[in-house]
Amino acid sequence: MRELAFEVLRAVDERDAYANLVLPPLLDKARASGGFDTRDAALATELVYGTLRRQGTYDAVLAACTDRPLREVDPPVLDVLSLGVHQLLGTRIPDHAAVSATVELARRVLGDGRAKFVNAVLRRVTAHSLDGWLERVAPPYEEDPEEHLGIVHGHPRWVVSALWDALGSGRTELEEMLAANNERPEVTLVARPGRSTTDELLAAAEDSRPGHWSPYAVRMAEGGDPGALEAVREGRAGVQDEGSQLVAAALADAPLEGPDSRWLDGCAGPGGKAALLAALAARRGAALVAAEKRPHRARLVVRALEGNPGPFQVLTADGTRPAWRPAAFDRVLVDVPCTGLGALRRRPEARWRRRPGDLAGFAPLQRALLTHALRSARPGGVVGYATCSPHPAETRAVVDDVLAASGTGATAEWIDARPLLPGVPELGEGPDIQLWPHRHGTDAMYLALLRRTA
Ligand SMILES: C[S@@+](CC[C@H](N)C(=O)[O-])C[C@H]1O[C@@H](n2cnc3c(N)ncnc32)[C@H](O)[C@@H]1O
Repeated sequence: MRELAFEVLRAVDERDAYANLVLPPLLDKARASGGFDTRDAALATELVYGTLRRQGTYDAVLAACTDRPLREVDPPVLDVLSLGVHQLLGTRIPDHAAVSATVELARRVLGDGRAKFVNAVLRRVTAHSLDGWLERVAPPYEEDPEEHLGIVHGHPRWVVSALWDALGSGRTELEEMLAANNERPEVTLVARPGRSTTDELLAAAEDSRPGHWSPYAVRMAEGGDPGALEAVREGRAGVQDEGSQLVAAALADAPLEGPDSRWLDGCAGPGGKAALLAALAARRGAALVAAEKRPHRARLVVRALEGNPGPFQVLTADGTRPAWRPAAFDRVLVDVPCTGLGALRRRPEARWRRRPGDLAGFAPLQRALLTHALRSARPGGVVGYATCSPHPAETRAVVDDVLAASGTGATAEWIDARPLLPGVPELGEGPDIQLWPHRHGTDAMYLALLRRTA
């Protein structure tokens, strides 16, 4: 299973693969070839995710245990070393077992010479616990708070800084949030209304529990396999974070006068929110148009909407050059491309791949998509602007700019989104809402609701 974890780390490193996409098929293959049980799968997953999340911390430890700069260590050797450090400092695997299993892995995948190097370095790592190393490799908080927290919680310094800006809190809550980014999220199911019920999912998924906030959510027990559930296989239910469910439900429930029969999801791929919106639209006799620019993601939307009981259409279309008439829709969602800083717990390598410039990089597209969303709604219609980033540059600043801009061809006013997430506490001062992993157990989804006025 360590070899499998190594294979995933190499794919992430060499071809910028996503661990959450590469790992599952490898686990399936290992299960199919036998001798690989649920515990092995859980350990392999933990090794991959834990190693990737804490890459910066482990690099700092390794830099202190090698006599050459880390950039001169071959990447495959560094991957084996990081796997070893994670076992030593981030799991309960006894030191001798962690070292010998990692050296054995090194022998198989790197050869005897480099295995000796791995052995020597890992023995140095065993000199201290994680806390002992952090005291040695992280600067004191008082000297450099962001660098300190970055190394202690395994986040790049600029990400600590960006999340701190977004949260606007003191040290304690910031640390709770950074720690939440390092926890594996529970697998949450959505019972698509009219197609499945939470009761059906609760009965089918052993030890599952109702969601915290969304009326459509069921939380699976640790190790539960969504693919084993008939409702999921048939597309009547799906896997979806509660934050995403709340965003779709709030848009669907926003007060609206006049017709309510044409809904648009303008950034639909891969189709999670579109599937929930389409099911909610069907119950109300409305039709959903789901648009997505990238053809392969549009195909995923087609799959996600298959079997939806009401009318829908999937378009491969650029939301900034709409393929539909202006003012054609009563409700519009744009869940825009963003840095994903609010979903770091889901994509363990993402925090190390993003660059500070990305925050500003998405801004023109985000503004254009929101502008066109407003033009696509009829006067009186509702527009939801969502991101899975909590950073003000991608959230409130975009909405404020678009509302203030002249020449957009559409004016709009805020709708208070908070009452549309009933029972959910600590959503912010409104009228928009911000969810947080450490407060709500969801991704850090942002939602602004607007009504087109003219
Ligand atoms: C954050 S994701 C949407 C997630 C989706 N709402 C869900 O819940 O599954 C943003 C999507 O917008 C798409 N996109 C990017 N630029 C676009 C554009 N100009 N027009 C339409 N879609 C675009 C991306 O390909 C991506 O699939």
